[in-house]
Amino acid sequence: MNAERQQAREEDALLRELDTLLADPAHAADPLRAPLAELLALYRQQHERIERLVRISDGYHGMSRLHSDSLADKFDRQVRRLEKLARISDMYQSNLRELTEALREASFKDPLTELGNRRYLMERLREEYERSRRKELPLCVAILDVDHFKRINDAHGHDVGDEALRRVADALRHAIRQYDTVGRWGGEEFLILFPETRIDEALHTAERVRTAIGAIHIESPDGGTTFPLSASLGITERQPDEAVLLAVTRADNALLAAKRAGRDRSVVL
Ligand SMILES: Nc1nc2c(ncn2[C@@H]2O[C@H](COP(=O)(O)OP(=O)(O)OP(=O)(O)O)[C@@H](O)[C@H]2O)c(=O)[nH]1
Repeated sequence: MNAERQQAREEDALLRELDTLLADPAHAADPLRAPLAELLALYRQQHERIERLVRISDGYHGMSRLHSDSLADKFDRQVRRLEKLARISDMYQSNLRELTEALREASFKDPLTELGNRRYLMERLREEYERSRRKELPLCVAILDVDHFKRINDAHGHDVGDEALRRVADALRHAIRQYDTVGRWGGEEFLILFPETRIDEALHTAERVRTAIGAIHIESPDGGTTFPLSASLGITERQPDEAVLLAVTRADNALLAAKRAGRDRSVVL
């Protein structure tokens, strides 16, 4: 770079010296003066042309660099936009999955007691029925109904009735065995499924459930008094080759018998 600059300086100095010599009247008659002046003019024209070409070439390079820079920028922007879209799409999909799962859960859950609802119980009944049939295992069903529940609502209000149902659900959750299933069958009725269980064992658990419900005391809204709860249960074992809904109907009949016999008891049919 320095050598180039030095050469340019020397060239300038030589040209200036030539100009001075050509302008000097002392050399006006020199026969070399005219061809030298012409050579100098030609050189300058040539030089100017080269400079112009270099300027055009530089401009072209600059432009193409600018163009390729802006293409790279565009590409980067596009990649960033696509990454963002992919992130949003991932987030959207995982939200959708969570929402679907939450909806599925909600569609199987009773909001008041947070136990499985009738739809959930129907599904479990079908599954357990299939399993017990395939593996020739026993299966028992119990239906529990809170006694005189209408009176609770009438005497203390619907909110207290709701609280009573929640407390019954808690007692049920704790009193059944790990592999039993309980859910809200409807209103003040609950259904318990006892897989791989004979009737004696199911009755034993049902009695434990009944005792747990008997131990519940609900506070009346005036705050001063409490009142107890009781429940009746109808229990049955699925017979060989019997559809599970027939067993449910028999459990219902057993429950009716328990009510008729005075409530607060378990009846096996
Ligand atoms: N608070 C409240 N009450 C409910 C709910 N679902 C049903 N009930 C009430 O439960 C009561 C059930 O009354 P009945 O079927 O006459 O039975 P019962 O009073 O329990 O009498 P027995 O079953 O014969 O002992 C009705 O008054 C329903 O309105 C609920 O989610 N919350």
